[in-house]
Amino acid sequence: MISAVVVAGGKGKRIGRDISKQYIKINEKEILAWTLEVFEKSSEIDEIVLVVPGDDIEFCRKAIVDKYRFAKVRSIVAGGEERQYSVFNGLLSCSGKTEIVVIHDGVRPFINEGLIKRTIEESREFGACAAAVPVKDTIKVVDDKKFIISTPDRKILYAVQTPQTFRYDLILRAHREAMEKNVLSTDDTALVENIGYKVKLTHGDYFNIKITTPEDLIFAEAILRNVK
Ligand SMILES: Nc1ccn([C@@H]2O[C@H](COP(=O)(O)OP(=O)(O)OP(=O)(O)O)[C@@H](O)[C@H]2O)c(=O)n1
Ligand SMILES: C[C@](O)(CO)[C@H](O)COP(=O)(O)O
Repeated sequence: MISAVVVAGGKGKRIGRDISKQYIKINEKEILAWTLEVFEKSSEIDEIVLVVPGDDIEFCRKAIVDKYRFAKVRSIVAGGEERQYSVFNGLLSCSGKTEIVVIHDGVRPFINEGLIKRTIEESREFGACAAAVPVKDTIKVVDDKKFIISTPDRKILYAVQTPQTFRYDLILRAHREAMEKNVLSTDDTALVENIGYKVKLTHGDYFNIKITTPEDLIFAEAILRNVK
């Protein structure tokens, strides 16, 4: 069985709006609803575990899950203070039959079914797989006063995205070990790396942006106009 854990338990501070960014509408549909729609339609996905802020559970049930008839959403659970804790809560709520879990940010609405499928196929082979794109800019490593320390070769640099897809037992172990050692990361592949396991990257999509800061809303509208 393949479960999707869609995390939307954040507050969206960097976007500076008075509502959490996952509920901002683009073309009259909430960002979170755009995201869930792709998982609902994907033939690969058997169930969706939706993680939202604890106070929003009833709102999300009515205004998102029931409204758009997302039948695959099996549970809506409360997130934690940090993304990592939200993912962990989602993992604990997956079906007892889950073999593969696809973890995705609720605020990456331009995911597509092909990308979900590709990460699943590679996770079956390698245990852990994440979508990623080659970085387009030259990246600098700097000190705390912003003087450059080094310029890594761009050829070996990738920007990681979600979906990040794992064998269920592996990602659960990685999260449990992180908890035991007080390790905190914004990224699930980092937790798997920390237990000494190799993660495969598969080609992501430059359109698969994470809505993070105000200008991303302008990009999102442009993507919807031109791609969706
Ligand atoms: N405690 C948290 C923090 C984040 N997320 C989710 O993780 C994804 C990526 O996180 P990010 O873009 O950082 O979202 P926020 O934490 O909401 O944003 P900010 O850091 O600007 O407050 C989002 O879908 C967000 O809702 C979550 O489920 N639980
Ligand atoms: C998981 C992630 O989306 C990969 O790009 C990212 O690490 C989330 O991080 P953020 O710090 O919460 O933006």
